[in-house]
Amino acid sequence: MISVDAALEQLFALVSPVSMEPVPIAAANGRVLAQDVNTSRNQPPFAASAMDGYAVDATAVAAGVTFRVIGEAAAGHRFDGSAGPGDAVRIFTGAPLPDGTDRVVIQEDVSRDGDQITIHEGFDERAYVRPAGADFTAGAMLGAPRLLTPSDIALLAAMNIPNVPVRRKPIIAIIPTGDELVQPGEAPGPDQIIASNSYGLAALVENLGGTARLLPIARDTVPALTLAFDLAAEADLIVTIGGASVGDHDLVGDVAETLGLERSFYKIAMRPGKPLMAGRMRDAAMIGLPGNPVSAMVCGHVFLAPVIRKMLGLGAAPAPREGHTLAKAVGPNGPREHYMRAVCDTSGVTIFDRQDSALLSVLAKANCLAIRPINDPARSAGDEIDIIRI
Ligand SMILES: Nc1nc2c(c(=O)[nH]1)N[C@H]1C(S)=C(S)[C@@H](COP(=O)(O)OP(=O)(O)OC[C@H]3O[C@@H](n4cnc5c(N)ncnc54)[C@H](O)[C@@H]3O)O[C@H]1N2
Ligand code: MOO
Repeated sequence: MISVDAALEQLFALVSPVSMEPVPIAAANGRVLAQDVNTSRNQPPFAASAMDGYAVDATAVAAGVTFRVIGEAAAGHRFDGSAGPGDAVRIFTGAPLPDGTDRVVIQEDVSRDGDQITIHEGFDERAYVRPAGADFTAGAMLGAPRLLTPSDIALLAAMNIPNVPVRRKPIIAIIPTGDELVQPGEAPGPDQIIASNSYGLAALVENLGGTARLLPIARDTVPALTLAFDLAAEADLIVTIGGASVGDHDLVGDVAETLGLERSFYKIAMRPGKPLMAGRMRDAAMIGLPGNPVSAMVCGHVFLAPVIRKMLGLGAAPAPREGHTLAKAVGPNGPREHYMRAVCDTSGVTIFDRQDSALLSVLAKANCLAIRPINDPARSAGDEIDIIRI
């Protein structure tokens, strides 16, 4: 058995960042920027009004002063002329500031009579002008790698980047295995259950920015598993679920090796997740997850997520940990690093009493995994503990 850290290092060695592709900006949210992008624009491209009001020469502004309104500037429609001393231009938010003006008196601070405006006592002193290039100037850059957020998308659009260079989505084939499984919606036989973690893992893959290719359930036979691996041929990463342990029907490792798996490791000092295996297989990386629903999902967070992030060019780093305090005491840990289902809130970390790796209802209540080091002694409320958010 190897440690979780050693397993992660070996997993990182199995994958490389996938290639780049340009996507329309409308499809770039959640994708990973693969190359620095630069803008050739200034934003705003001109000094612009920040309010609705009157553009004037700042030096002439004082309470009781009167200006003559000589025209209008609206967003998208500049005032063509030039304002002289005593002139004001009616202006709206986003309009270019007319020549001869350098501040805006908001309309709440003037009285208007025909083409005359008079500034009130106690008027707002602010200039309400956004200088040219106040947001960004030509040459400004958004640096890669970067997981693009809605804010980034708005910035890229303002920079006039219609097509964004991103990493293509890695294709992750997911192969559920087991004679006992049927798909959700099917009628299970008396000894059957519904395939669940395959759907959970597919959802996790999609959340991480991959494309999940959920393959049909492979029965516990050599031909069925061989066919499943053939169906996964185009994938960047093949993930099997179940059949990884030592039972007579646990055939995944044997079949994968017959088909060319070069195994990196098998079994890790982790709970849940002990019978994890991984290697290179044909042109893809392969990860064999344990079948227990929670084991597979925990391995998804601890191993699959960092591996997919590396494939997306986001670097090779473990799932980020946060230090918190325990809200409730826990007993000692055994010889495997334990990733315990827990809730982290303002009162601290509360680890659930029931930790069996078959309990999806407990996993669904958890918002984090609390990590117990190997042979960690019993801990009291108030002690420090690391968590991974899930
Ligand atoms: N004698 C030993 N037995 C077991 C050991 C061991 O070391 N010695 N390890 C245990 C541990 S730890 C785990 S974890 C499981 C993993 O076994 P497998 O990876 O071979 O998984 P299966 O036997 O195929 O399934 C286990 C369990 O999970 C259910 N399952 C499988 N796939 C799905 C799915 N897609 N959706 C929902 N549920 C699924 C399956 O029905 C079983 O109940 O082995 C222990 N045994
Ligand atoms: O370690 Mo297994 O992965 O107990 O569920």
